[in-house]
Amino acid sequence: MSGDAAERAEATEGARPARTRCGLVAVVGAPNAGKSTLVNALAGTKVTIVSPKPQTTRFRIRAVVIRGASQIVLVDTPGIFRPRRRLDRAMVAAAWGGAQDADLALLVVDARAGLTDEVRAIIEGLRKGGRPVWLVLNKTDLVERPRLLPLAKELNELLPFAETFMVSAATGDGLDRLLDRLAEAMPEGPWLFPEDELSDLPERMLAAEIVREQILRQTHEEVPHYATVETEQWSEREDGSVRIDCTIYVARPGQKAILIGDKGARIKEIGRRARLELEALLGRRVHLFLNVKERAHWDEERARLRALGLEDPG
Ligand SMILES: Nc1nc2c(ncn2[C@@H]2O[C@H](COP(=O)(O)OP(=O)(O)OP(=O)(O)O)[C@@H](O)[C@H]2O)c(=O)[nH]1
Repeated sequence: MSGDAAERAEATEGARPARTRCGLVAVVGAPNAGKSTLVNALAGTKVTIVSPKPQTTRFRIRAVVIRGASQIVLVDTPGIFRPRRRLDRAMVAAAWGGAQDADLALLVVDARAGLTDEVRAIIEGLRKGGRPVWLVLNKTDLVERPRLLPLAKELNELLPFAETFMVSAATGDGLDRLLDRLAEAMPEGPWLFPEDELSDLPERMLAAEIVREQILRQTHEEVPHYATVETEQWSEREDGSVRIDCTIYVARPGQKAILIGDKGARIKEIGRRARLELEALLGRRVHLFLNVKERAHWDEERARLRALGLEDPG
């Protein structure tokens, strides 16, 4: 272990490390490059956030990895590929925007498939972004060593990658070094996700996203743009059901009134439909409690959420 790594390991023991780092890492690559396998291998567990409507967010958070004092938020940018219709093209633009908002992007390339047209197209998109991009040549277990360097060189000629890694997401080869470098590269700042929320983060985010989806469907005024949803509490009940408390934050009293509706009719309907959808997805009974609040310091919060892609840039 290098001195640096030893220091970081020590920093995680006991109290929270003094100088934390946190950043967003967009994982991009052609279909089948091994992005999901890589994310799961980096996270060490299967943390896949099922998003029924990926186009409502610019990012989909796939995993939150803690390495020493760093929190690495791995996101993917849904819908980068195969734009068929105009709407899809708009989504693609947003997806690229997502890659640009991240602190850095990992381009995952299947080393066996090599430089395909799809890879070229993605590199084009990334080049315009101007964000640092690291190359991750994956599936090295399937390729003879001597083929790897020429491929890395060829790709680096198209876009000079800040760093190049050769890994196998399947065997774990090379992943420690990648994680160490990611941890070092994260900007200094507070962790976005407190440690005690991490275990059920996927479910919490799913619940918030489904409630937000219902707000979008059921209000036509300016409310959706200004509303964000957070899952405050997730508690398992003995009978196998789950109680979920979500807070909907709005910017102004007028928006609160619209959301609540006449005698609470609208918020009830939002809650009812969101609950049905959650029950279907989770396969269990759900007690969903919605709370609408105005939030001070709104702009700061919005900036944070927008950075995460949890809110439309409105
Ligand atoms: N041998 C080998 N197979 C791998 C490796 N990484 C991924 N795979 C396999 O490659 C296939 C595609 O992997 P995924 O992780 O689903 O790829 P993806 O990029 O997320 O694919 P999309 O969801 O289609 O974008 C799967 O069958 C994986 O098991 C690797 O390092 N070595």
